[in-house]
Amino acid sequence: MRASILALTRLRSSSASSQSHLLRRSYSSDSVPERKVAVLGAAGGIGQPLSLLMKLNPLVSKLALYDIAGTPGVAADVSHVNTRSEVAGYAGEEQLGKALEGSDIVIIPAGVPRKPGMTRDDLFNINAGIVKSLCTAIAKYCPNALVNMISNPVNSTVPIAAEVFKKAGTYDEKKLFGVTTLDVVRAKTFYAGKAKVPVEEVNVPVVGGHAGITILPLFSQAVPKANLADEDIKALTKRTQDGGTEVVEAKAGKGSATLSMAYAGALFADACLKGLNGVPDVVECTFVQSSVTELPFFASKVKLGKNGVEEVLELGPMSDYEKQGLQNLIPELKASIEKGIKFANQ
Ligand SMILES: NC(=O)C1=CN([C@@H]2O[C@H](COP(=O)(O)OP(=O)(O)OC[C@H]3O[C@@H](n4cnc5c(N)ncnc54)[C@H](O)[C@@H]3O)[C@@H](O)[C@H]2O)C=CC1
Ligand SMILES: O=C([O-])CC(=O)C(=O)O
Repeated sequence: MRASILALTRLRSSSASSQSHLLRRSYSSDSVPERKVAVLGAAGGIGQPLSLLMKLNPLVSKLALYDIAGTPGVAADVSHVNTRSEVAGYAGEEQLGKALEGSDIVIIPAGVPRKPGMTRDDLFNINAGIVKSLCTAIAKYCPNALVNMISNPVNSTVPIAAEVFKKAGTYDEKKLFGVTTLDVVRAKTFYAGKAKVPVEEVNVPVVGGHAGITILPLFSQAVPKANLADEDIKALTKRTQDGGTEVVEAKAGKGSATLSMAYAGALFADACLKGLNGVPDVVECTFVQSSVTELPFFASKVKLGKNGVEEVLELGPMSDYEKQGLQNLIPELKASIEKGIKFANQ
C-alpha cells in the first residue's frame, strides 16, 4: 500500500502535492472507501497505460477493464501488479453491463484516433456512435457514475453523452466531464520550459474546449509569474493548441497521444476520486455544462466534490489577447456542441 501511495504521489502535479499529504494523513488503509472504476476502451493505446495507472491508485478498490476485444490479456497482465484493486476484464458487448455495474467512475478512451492531416472533428462519424452506445449502457447499468469522456471530438462527445442521459432520464450535469487535462499538462510543460521555472511548481488554467483554437490557455494567470514577451505567449498558446497535432505528426500514422493522455486521464480520475471521498479544494480544468459563457458546455476550473461538480469557477482576469481568443473560439465550439446534440437526437 505504501509503495502504491508513493507511486501515486509521484504522479501528482505540484498543485495537488499537498493533497497527497492530506490523503496519507486522513486515510488509514482500511478506511479508504471502496471505489469501482471502469475503463471503456481499455485495450487501446490510451486504455492500456491508463489501466495500469489506475491500478497504481490506492483510492481504487475495483478496476473493470472493458473493450470490444483484447481485455482478458490486459486485465491478466495488470492484475499481477501488487496494489489494492481487484482487476477484471470484460470483452464484447454482452459483458458491458457487468463491467459497468456498481461503477463510481467510468473513463471512456474508446474510439478511433487521428492520423496526420485529420482534425478531431474528422473522428466524429465513427466515435459519435461508439460514445452514444456506451453512454446508453452507462444510463442503464451505472446511472450515478461520474463519466470522464476522453474520446474525441470531446467538444461533441460530451454533448452527445448529455443528450443520451437526458433521454434516459438519468442526466446529472454534475457527473459528466470532458477530459481536457492533457491541455493543462502541456501548457504547464511548455510554460516551465520557456519561463525557466520548475515544472512541478507551475499552474496554468486552460479553458474553452479541446480542439485547435477552442483550447485557450490563460498564461496571464500562470504561476509562478514570469515576464514573458507577447511573442513568447503567442508561441506558447499556439503550441498548446497544436500539442495533439504535434504528437499525431510525430507518430506518422500510428495514432495520437497515448502515454501523456493516460497520465492526464489518471490525474483527472484521481481528482474525481478525491472529490468523491470528500477531500476539500480539489480543482481541475474540465469541459462541463456551464454558464460561465453563452455556451452550454465550456472548460474552466471546476471544484470537485462528493457529487462530482461542486462549483464551476469563473474564468478570472484575462489579457486582451486571451479575451480575443475567447471571442474567436465561440463560433467553432458552439458548432461542435450543436453537432453533438443534433446527432444524439436523430
Ligand atoms: N481527450 C483527450 O485529450 C484525448 C483524446 N484522445 C482520443 O481518445 C480516443 C482513443 O485513442 P487511442 O487509445 O489512441 O485509440 P486506440 O485505437 O489505440 O484505442 C481505442 C480502443 O477503443 C476500442 N473500442 C472501439 N470501439 C469500442 C466500443 N464500442 N466499446 C469499447 N471499446 C471500443 C478499440 O477496440 C481500441 O482498443 C480517440 O478518440 C482519441 O482521439 C486521444 C488523446 C487525447
Ligand atoms: O490530437 C489528438 O487527436 C488527440 C488529442 O486530443 C490530443 O492529443 O490532445
